[in-house]
Amino acid sequence: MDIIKRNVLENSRPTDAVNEILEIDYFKHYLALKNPKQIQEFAQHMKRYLYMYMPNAGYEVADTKRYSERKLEACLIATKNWHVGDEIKLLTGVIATLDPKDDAELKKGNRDFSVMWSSRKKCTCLFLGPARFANHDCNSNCRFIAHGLNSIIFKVVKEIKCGDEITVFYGQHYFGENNCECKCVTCEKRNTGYYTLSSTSPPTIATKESAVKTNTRPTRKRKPPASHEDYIQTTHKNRRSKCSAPPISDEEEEAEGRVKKKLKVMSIDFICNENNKKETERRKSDSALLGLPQDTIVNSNQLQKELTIVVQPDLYQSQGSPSYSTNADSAISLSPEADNKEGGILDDEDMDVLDQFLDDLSDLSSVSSNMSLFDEPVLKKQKNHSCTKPKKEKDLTCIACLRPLQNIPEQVGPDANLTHELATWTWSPSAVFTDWRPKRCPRCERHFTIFGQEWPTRREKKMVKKGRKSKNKKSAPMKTTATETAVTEVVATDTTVTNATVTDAAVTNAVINTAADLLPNNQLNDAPSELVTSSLLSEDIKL
Ligand SMILES: C[S@@+](CC[C@H](N)C(=O)[O-])C[C@H]1O[C@@H](n2cnc3c(N)ncnc32)[C@H](O)[C@@H]1O
Repeated sequence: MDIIKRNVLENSRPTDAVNEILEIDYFKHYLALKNPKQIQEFAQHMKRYLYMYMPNAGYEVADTKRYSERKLEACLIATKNWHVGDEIKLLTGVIATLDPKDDAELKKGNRDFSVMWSSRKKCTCLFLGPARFANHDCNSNCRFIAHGLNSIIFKVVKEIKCGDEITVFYGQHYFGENNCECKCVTCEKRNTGYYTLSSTSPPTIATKESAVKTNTRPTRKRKPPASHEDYIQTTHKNRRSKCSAPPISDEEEEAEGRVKKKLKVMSIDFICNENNKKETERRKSDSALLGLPQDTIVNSNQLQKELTIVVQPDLYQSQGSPSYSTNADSAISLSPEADNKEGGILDDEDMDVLDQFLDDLSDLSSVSSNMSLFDEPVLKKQKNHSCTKPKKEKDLTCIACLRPLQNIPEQVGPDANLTHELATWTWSPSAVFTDWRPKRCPRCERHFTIFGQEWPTRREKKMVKKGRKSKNKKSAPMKTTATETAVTEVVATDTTVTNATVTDAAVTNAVINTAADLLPNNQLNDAPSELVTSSLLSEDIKL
C-alpha cells in the first residue's frame, strides 16, 4: 500500500507504482519466466487496477447485496458527480481472447470469470479489469464504449451523483426473457424483472389455476425502491423474509437456477460513432440471438461497429480455489504498438497522453463532499463520540456518510466468522476487549484507510519529506498502521470482490501475503495463494 499511496495517491504516477511493485521479490519471481511482451501486458493490466486509486478516478469498487441473496457481489460506486457525456476514463476493461486450450483449461478449473463469446472475434473471451464489476440496470447511467481494439471505457448517459452505483445495460434478455430476473434499481422501482408483482388481490380459483398453467411464480412483495446506498445498509437479512414474502421454495430455487444457466447475452457497444440507430439494432440483435447457436449470431453489418458477446458467467463458477495455470496470455493479440515496445517495461511515452489528463486535478473540485478528517465538524463528532457514553448500536451512524452502522459484519463479507474477525481487526484490535463501536461503515473505513480522508474525498496530499516543510499546511500524515491497511485491503479485494479476476489474484496476493504476516491466528489461510497466469492483456490504454 505504501507504494500505491506514494506513487498513485500522492503523485498520480501509476507507472512508477507499477515499476516499483514489479521490483518486489514476489512479482520478480512470478515474472521470471515470462517474456518481455507478457511482462509488459501484466504491467499494463496492473496499471488498470491502480487507476482506481487516482485522486480523480471518480469511482470505487464496493460491495452490494442487491444482486444475490447468498453472497456479496462487487459493484462500482461513483465517488464524484458525473455528467451526461463524461467519459470515465480511469474505469477500464479489456477483452482478452482465449484460445480453445485456455478455454478448456478454464472450464476444468471451474473458475468464476466473466466469460464471453465474442461474435466479432469468434472466440471465447474474458472480460477483465475494473470495468467487469459494472452491474446491469435496465435504465443504466453508463454505456461501454470502445477504446482501441480491445479496451472499454464508460460513457455517462444519465447524471450520476456521488454514491450512486455506476451501471450499464447488458442486453434485453440477459437475465431471462425480457430480463425477468433482473434485480436492478429500475426494475425495483417499476415492479418489473425480479420485482414483477402478480395480482395483489387474493387469487381466485381461476387465477390460481392459470398461475399453475403458466408457471407463474408466487407474488413477490416489494419493499420501497432503494438506492444503492440504502440497499447495502438495509439488506442484511434475506430480502424475502424481510419483506415477509414466502421463503424461496425448492422449485423456485431450481427454476431460478435454470434461468441462470440459460445462455446470457451481453451487448457491449463497440461504438466509435454513437447514434440512436445503434441502440435499436443492439436490442433487436439481443432478442434475435437468444437460443441461437453462438456462431450464427453475427450480422455482418453490425460487425463493423459492434461487438456482441454472449456471456456465461455461471459457466466457470468457482468451487474452492483449485490451483492451476493457463497460458491464456499467449492467446492475446497485442496491438502492433505494444509489440514494438523495447527496453523497459513501461516508458514515459506510455503515459504522455494519460499524464495530461491526470495532471488536471480540477476534477477534484466536483467531488461532492469536501469533508476531511481534519475538518471541524468531523473532529467535533469524534470528540463527542469519545467522551459520551456509546449510544445504542442502532443509533450510531457512520461519521463519513452518515448511514446507520448496523449489522456491520454482514456488510463486510459472506463468511460471517472470518469477516467478523477481519472487520474487528480492521476497525480496532482492541475492539474485542472494550465497549468499542465502529465510527465508520466498512466502505468508509476502507476509504479512510487507503486515502487518509473521509469518503469520498481524495484530495491529493504530498508526503512531507524530511527537512522540507509541506507546502500544504492543512495536510497531515496518514493515520493508519500497516496492519490496518493490509487487512482492509484484504477485506476489499478478497471478501468484498467475490469474483476477483485472474490479475486481481496476482496483484492482490502480495497484499494478502503481507496481511497474513501481520494478522494473528493465520486468519487468512483461506486466501487464494495461487497465481493464475492467464491474466495478461492485450492493449495499452490510451487515455
Ligand atoms: C459482469 S458481472 C458484474 C459484477 C458482479 N456483480 C460481480 O461481483 O462480479 C455480472 C454479474 O453480476 C450480477 N448482476 C449484475 N447486474 C445484475 C442485475 N441487474 N440483476 C441481477 N444480477 C445482476 C449477475 O450475477 C451477473 O452475472
